[in-house]
Amino acid sequence: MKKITIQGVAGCYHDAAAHLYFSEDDIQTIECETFPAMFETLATDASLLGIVAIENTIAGSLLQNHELLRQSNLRIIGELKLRISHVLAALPGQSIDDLSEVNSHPMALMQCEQFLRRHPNLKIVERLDTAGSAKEIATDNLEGHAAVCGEYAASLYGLNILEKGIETNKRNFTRFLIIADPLLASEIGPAERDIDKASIVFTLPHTHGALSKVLTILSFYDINLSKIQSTPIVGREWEYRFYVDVTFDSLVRYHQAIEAVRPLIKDLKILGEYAEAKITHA
Ligand SMILES: O=C(O)C(=O)C[C@]1(C(=O)O)C=C[C@@H](O)C=C1
Repeated sequence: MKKITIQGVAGCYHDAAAHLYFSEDDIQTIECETFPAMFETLATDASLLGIVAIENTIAGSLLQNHELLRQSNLRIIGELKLRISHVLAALPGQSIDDLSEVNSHPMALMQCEQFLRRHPNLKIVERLDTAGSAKEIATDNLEGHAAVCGEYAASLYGLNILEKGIETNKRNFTRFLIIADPLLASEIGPAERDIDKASIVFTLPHTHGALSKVLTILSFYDINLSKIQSTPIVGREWEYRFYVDVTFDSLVRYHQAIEAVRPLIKDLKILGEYAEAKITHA
């Protein structure tokens, strides 16, 4: 039985992602209230796996999770891309005109910004997760509240769906990373022949063209840059860390590229080498 830490309660998108990624396995989810709590839980037990949202196609990157991952000792062993479709759900018998407040995870609220702007009477109040908001409304019988959550969460907690597909754009996808302690990662992580993607993080000296030189070397080795995200380095104003995802056909060329850029970069950390998700789950 695999134990997977998730952020959120049953019916949240992390729960769905865990069951999809490990669809062939017998799994038990360990629910954590926040992302930092999830990383703390993972640090206490090396036999646990984790699944963590890293970016969304509407709301952008979860910057906090980039930093939590870098500061942890964990490795990425895989990824999952999931279509996210939100509903507005409330207690049975309530209509949209009865509502005064909407609750959800901040990322979910951001993904529904246009819908929420069309309903200015709804006070936006952030909660820990989407399904948790639905659960709270049901358990505490919160009239006047609606949750932004998945259709499954609404039915799980007995809420009525007032509107479906309220995300700003139908092309709403979240990418999740599957993370594990290094020892466990080496046991159950991808076989070398399946590795075609890596996530790395580094800093650069403040010199002319420093980033451009790194990118040129990656391109010379036929390494495709699939994502670049910078985050501020706390305490060193206007200096940044670069989180880079790369994809490649040859693991040997990737290793050569890493060795070639090493002298040009500082504080290099390889967050994980894994198989790119080839499909996006609906
Ligand atoms: O609240 C949830 O249901 C979550 O799983 C969190 C989360 C996120 O962290 O981005 C997961 C996927 C969606 O992008 C919306 C919310």
